[in-house]
Amino acid sequence: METDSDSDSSHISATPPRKPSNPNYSRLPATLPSQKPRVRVRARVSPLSKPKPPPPSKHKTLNPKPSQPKSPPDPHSTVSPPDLSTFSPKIRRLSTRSSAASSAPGSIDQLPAGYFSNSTSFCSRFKSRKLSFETEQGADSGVSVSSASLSEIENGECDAGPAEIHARPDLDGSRVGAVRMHPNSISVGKCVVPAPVKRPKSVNEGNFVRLNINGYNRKFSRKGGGRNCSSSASGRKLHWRKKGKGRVKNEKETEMGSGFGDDEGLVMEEVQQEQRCGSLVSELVNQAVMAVRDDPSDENLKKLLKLTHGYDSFRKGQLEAIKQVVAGQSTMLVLPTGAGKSLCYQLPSLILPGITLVISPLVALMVDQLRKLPKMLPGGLLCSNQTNDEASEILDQFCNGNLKVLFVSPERFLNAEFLSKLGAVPLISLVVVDEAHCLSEWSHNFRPSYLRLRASLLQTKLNVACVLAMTATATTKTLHTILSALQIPPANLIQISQIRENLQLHVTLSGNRQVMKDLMTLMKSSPLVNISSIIVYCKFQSETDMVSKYLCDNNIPAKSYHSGIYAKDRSRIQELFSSNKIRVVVATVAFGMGLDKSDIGAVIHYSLPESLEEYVQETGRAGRDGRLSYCHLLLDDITYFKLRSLSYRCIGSDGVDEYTINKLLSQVFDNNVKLPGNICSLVKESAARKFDLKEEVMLTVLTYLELGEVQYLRLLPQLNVTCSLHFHKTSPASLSSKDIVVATILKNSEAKQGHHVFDIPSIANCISITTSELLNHLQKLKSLGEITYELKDPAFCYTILKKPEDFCSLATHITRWLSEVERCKVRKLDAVFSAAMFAAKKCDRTGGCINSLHSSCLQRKILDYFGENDDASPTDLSKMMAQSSPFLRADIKVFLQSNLHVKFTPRAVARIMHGIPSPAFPSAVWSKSHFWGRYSQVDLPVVMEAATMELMNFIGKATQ
Ligand SMILES: Nc1ncnc2c1ncn2[C@@H]1O[C@H](COP(=O)(O)OP(=O)(O)OP(=O)(O)O)[C@@H](O)[C@H]1O
Repeated sequence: METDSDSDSSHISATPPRKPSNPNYSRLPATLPSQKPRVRVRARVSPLSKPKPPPPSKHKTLNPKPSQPKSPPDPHSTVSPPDLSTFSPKIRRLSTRSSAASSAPGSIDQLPAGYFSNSTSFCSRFKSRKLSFETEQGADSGVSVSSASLSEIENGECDAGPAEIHARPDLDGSRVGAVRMHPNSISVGKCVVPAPVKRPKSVNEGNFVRLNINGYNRKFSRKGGGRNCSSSASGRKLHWRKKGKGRVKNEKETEMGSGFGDDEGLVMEEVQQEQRCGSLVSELVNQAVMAVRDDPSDENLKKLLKLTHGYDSFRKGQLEAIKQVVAGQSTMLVLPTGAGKSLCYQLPSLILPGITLVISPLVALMVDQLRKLPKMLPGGLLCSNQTNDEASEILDQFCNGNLKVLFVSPERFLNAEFLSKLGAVPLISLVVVDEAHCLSEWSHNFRPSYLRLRASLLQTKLNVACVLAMTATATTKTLHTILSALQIPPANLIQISQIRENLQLHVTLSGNRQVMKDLMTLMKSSPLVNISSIIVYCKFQSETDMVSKYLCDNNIPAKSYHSGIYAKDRSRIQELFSSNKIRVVVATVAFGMGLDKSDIGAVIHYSLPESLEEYVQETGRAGRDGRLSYCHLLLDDITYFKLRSLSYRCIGSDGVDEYTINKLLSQVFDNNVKLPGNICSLVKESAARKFDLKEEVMLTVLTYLELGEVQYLRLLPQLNVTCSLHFHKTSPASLSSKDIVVATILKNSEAKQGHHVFDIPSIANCISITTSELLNHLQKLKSLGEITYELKDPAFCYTILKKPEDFCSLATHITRWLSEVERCKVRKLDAVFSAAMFAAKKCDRTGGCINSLHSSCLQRKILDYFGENDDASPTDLSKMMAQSSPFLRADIKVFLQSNLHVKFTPRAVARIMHGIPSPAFPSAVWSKSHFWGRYSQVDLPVVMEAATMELMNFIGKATQ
């Protein structure tokens, strides 16, 4: 997470002109990055049998031989993309008579009737052949993630066809033709061009990235790629089965045609066909892009939309946002969930000459967005989970101009190495900050790394002038922070109501411990009993398991989903839910990120969401298809009390105190060791225990020290800092004589049972190199067989720029800030509880509210909250919680007396009284105490105050 690199400032200005036509465009790459997917198809075929020319077509429909302006490429030679440099002037000429473009050579009208519709069936037929292909070829390299479920793959049930009937009306009431587009398909008029049938592995392979998430080496592709991958997976499965069962093999072979050569010929022919089709579409898109560059009129943008995404019209807010961004104006876009925010950067990415960077907080979101990129937008993904090799492969593609869109996590984005590489990229036209509310500490989902995203950084380091910030939920206060951090003029805010009209909002006040029964009643009655896709949101992992079991026991099959479940199983559940093979998912907030299932008919909140933002986000998963959908909130006091206690740890600060922050600062700036410029580290686990702080709080404090008014330090990438090394080939002494790193390690480490244990930053400091240089060197020695080593102890790393003069006042300042952020979280919980309580109890049942249906009053409350005042007026319960209990101090006294051997801080006592575990006081030990959670219905600060008084009494007596 470094920010020290300077970019070379020779970038071409990223800001497109406000006037429609820009002479600069003609000098910039005028066309889109081309795709070369089919090159690989051939490359994978050729080792199996000698390439031969395609046989005469047996399937007329597959070989319509349209009158092409150019002869089709030879599938047996390396297929080069259309020559874009020579192509662009032609496009420009065509675009000047834009309306005549349809009759221009290469236009859609010149394709024979049925060309595209024939192509529609191409995928499925290719797919069946591809199965036999892969069967013969053996397994594909790399593990693929597919959009088909594992069981589908295993059972060979994978959906083959790209096109299916789309009977539902769209969100805005329009229909996307009669055919639902395959996500990787491009629709031109009523015709559908299929997605690429085979995804190559070349650098130009489009939206395909290699990730190493949680130790799994996977490939993620866009949706279409996923499907293709799934077929390859089933192909592999088939292959294994065949090997084991000869008879099956023969049967399958008969089914698919006996001669492999014939298949190959047909496939080649189909590939050629698809290539012609693809290059024609890419020509048309290029023309449309040029037309928009010349004149970004509504009409031209609509044409481009139709060509690239197949949609007939823009949804509310999309056109405005796209026009602003294309004109180079930084924009803040607030659209409801599922309203189509992605399109607002996808189209500008096509139109703008340079690269688009999308900063996104979650890998799941990035993967999903990458999958959904239209195929003419090659994309890549960079996140912290990738290995260095994987990341540099993507970076190389990016720097070589092979990618048009790059998704990146904020941590990666702010890494010095990445920033310096970005500095070398000729042109970054647009930076998109997705889920921009994470940037504000006043949002429901503050992310410390987002704090570091500032317009100044984007301008100085990357020369990017245009930023598009997007969110579905932001209060006025949050919006102000985003606008000012990214220097977006308030006039450029586009905001559409944050709740969709097609959602029916219900609140049911659940009696004491009746929530489960109320849920059952709801699930078994109309209309939910007839709904085929339902999410039930719970707060805790254990709750999801319990609720799903209860539902299953009552003949409602349901699956539990939370981050404690293996990633493989999670994605299986998501896939089965998406393909309507699971009806009910009981989940924590972890479910739904990156889930774009349009026909979810109901969202039930078994537990109260922590904020109205969260409520809007989660209910927004329902009814994305525009159909009437149901959102039920089951409300009970007990959950509210529990969540209120926990809100004090939303940012993990748990009523953090000055004393602890002071101690943390002393360690961070430890006078003896930490010289300015040196690489320092703070080992997460031991520091968390020592200071009784969660990792997030420490990171928030470190981020504050980097980004506050004074820059005290600079954060570096997090590392495992303790290295245990073993020498193998050469003796340590002789290796050290020719290797300074080894010599330094020997000098600064102790050998235990043949292992040299040392601290990575200390060795790097000794020889004045960076930690990555040191790690690269160790890796080199390892590959030479000289050493093996293991790394442990994840740590925050940083260099000190300036030591604070007064630790106490800095600690006070930081503590106040953290406490204010914490209070904001509590107010958010109060706001959602108060709105729900109002609906359930006090709503005057006018304006549409009746029984438990509270759409109209809840919508009003939500809009008020987002629009004007996100501070809720205190609820009766919150007023009650602010009062102390007459027994509180007496109980604290007894507690302290019965734990004389333990050192407590007021915060530690308060947390035990609230039943909140912490690194130094885990629930495994402390929940056995009689006092655990006894005062969760009294505000934590009130308990802390009482604990402070009692502790002072206690210490006073002890010292007498
Ligand atoms: N103009 C349009 N016409 C029809 N469908 C559209 C249009 N724009 C977007 N969509 C579709 O709407 C769905 C939701 O789009 P998208 O994922 O971009 O929403 P979002 O606003 O980013 O949602 P979230 O906030 O949940 O991330 C997608 O399936 C997308 O293809």
